[in-house]
Amino acid sequence: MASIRLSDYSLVYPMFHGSARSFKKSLVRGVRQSLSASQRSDGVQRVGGNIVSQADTTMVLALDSLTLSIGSGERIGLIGHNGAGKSTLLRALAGIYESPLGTLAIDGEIHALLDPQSGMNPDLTGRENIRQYGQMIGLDRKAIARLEQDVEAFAELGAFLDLPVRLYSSGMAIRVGFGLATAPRPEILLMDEWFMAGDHHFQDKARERLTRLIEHVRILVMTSHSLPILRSWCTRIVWMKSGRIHQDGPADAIIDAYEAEQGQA
Ligand SMILES: Nc1ncnc2c1ncn2[C@@H]1O[C@H](COP(=O)(O)OP(=O)(O)OP(=O)(O)O)[C@@H](O)[C@H]1O
Repeated sequence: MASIRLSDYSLVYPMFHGSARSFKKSLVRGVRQSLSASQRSDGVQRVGGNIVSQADTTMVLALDSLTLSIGSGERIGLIGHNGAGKSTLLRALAGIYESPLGTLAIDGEIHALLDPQSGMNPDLTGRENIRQYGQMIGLDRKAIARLEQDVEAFAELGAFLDLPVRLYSSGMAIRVGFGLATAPRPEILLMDEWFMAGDHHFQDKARERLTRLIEHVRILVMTSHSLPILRSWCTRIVWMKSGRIHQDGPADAIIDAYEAEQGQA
């Protein structure tokens, strides 16, 4: 069974100046001490939003004491205003960022769709990139040939597929990157909202491909500013504010509350 568990998990963006290292140690020591108090005994204080300071050093507390449990069958949408911590949480789950503050336990094979062009070698052709990717994820020759056909049909680049990726427009590179990234069938899928990039025709194809992929995964965690997409794809919404979980519950109820708050603003 796939699962994700976060307990009292926090993440600060490091700034290597001043006393940042000892500041981080203070946060580790005092992670269970509430930062909502105006000032802690070690001098760590919240300046405003998710910005915290100690003496002359200021840092961003991007994730602040998150406790969250996600099980098989759940499709989670992360919502919140810019800077709420959605992308940081996805990157922490993907293992890109690590933090000593609190615990993060993941059971199941993870695949992250974060950047459509990550892992693409611009000096290789699109086709060479596809083959290289197939080898990297351990496919045999037949499976690599199937992957090549699949991505070629999806990307619709014609003769460009045999030219170096550095000659592609950004939309063309996204098509190949997207086709590749959505080929594996992981247990846990993490998805940032870049998948809406590209032209209109591509968006429809991309959504269709993603819908098929999502049907295969046990857990989905995604971010999007598109509430209709979150309503149709997610079973549960985690609404974040300044690095914290503000509300967590069934998709329609939380999105209704979010929309109501936006209407008031
Ligand atoms: N590389 C970084 N270095 C320092 N601070 C960062 C970095 N990346 C993000 N932050 C800060 O961390 C906080 C959370 O950012 P994050 O990108 O996770 O938010 P988000 O909810 O995904 O926002 P958006 O909807 O705009 O993408 C913000 O205050 C942001 O300024």
